[in-house]
Amino acid sequence: MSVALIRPLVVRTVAVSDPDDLLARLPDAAPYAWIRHGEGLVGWGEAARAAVPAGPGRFDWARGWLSSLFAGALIEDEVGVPGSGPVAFGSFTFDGHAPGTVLVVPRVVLARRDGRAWLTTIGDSAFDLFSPPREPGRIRYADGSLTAAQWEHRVARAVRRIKDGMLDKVVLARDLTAVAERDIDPRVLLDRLAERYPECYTFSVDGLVGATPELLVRHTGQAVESLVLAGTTARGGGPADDAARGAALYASEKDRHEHAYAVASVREALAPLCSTLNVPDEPELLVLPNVQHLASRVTGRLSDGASVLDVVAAMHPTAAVGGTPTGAAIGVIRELEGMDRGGYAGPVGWIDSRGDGEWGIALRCAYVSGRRARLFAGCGIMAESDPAAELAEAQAKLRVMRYALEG
Ligand SMILES: C=C(O[C@H]1C=CC=C(C(=O)O)[C@@H]1O)C(=O)O
Repeated sequence: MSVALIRPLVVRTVAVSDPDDLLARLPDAAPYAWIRHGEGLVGWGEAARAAVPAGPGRFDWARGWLSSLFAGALIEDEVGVPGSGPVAFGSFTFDGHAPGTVLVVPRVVLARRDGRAWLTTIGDSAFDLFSPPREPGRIRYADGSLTAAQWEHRVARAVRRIKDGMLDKVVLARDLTAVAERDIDPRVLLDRLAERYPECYTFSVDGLVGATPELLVRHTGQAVESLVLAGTTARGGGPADDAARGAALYASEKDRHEHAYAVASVREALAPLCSTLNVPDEPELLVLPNVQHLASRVTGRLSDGASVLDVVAAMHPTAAVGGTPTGAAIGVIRELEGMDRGGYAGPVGWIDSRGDGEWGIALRCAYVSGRRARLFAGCGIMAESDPAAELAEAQAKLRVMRYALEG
């Protein structure tokens, strides 16, 4: 269930000269990564790994495992910033009852932020053989668990549930299968994602690779920050069309309500943990290369020493990926979606031994294994939702990983 491959962990962090492109330093096809605007952390090798047992106690289990691992570690850290010293990368499944949650402490982590760079190694220094990344070649796609038509039908059923008053909002997702000519090297996908989606968090954790625009929580000391997204429109054909679509999204009652549910769920989760909490009255527009979103940046200060995982546990699942009310939405997702989300729409990110870290919601992502990838995308369904429009929105979201695979 859990393996500390090197115990106790003997950890050393040293300042290094700027490595420039972090992703170019990844030596093999099992990378760990969390990058935005060229800054963040990459890791490789494994000093410790835990397969977190599914169930309602999984966040407690994960916290317990990490604190005993980090408390027993011998740490020499000359940098002393969030992300220095030992770091665990993690991916939690969306559904707490589904298996697949994983925590990994890489043997090597290389990081850069705010003009500083550092290298953390665990155990004796080992020589890492560099295998050059290779293009996956031609990609063929096939339906995932449901065809597009079947999924539209499920959306229509969800709309009926909402109109019947069972719930206010539910996020329904679909998957798509891709098969490549050759094994898919996640580093190729990470490079493309980081280049095209610099505003997003490009991540890789144990085969789950993507570029999510949605920050679940950044925890730095007592400060927390979240970027709540919900409400989407496509990019336009030119600047005028783009601006018109953005304005229409901003004015759309359906999308404003859909967004408000997501913001309310974040406010409710954070309020009991925070001494101060700032939630904007109005959303902003986040314009990405494939879509535009309504976005609200929530900031606060924690009232006690909660770690980033405590905050993640309180927040997941927000109504950006579950729905409102949460319990009813999870029931409808299990009943109508017809697939296991795995880590899609679950928390993904990293935590250090101080409890600082950054976790996103795993969106615009795929599971990669050998020549195969499983891509995911979902949409917030409201009473006013039109199944064909939701399908088109899901296709636009899938474009992120299709681009990562195809270039
Ligand atoms: C569920 C996804 O997006 C969420 C985040 C932003 C906008 C969303 C929407 O407008 O439906 C979704 O709530 C996804 O990308 O798979």
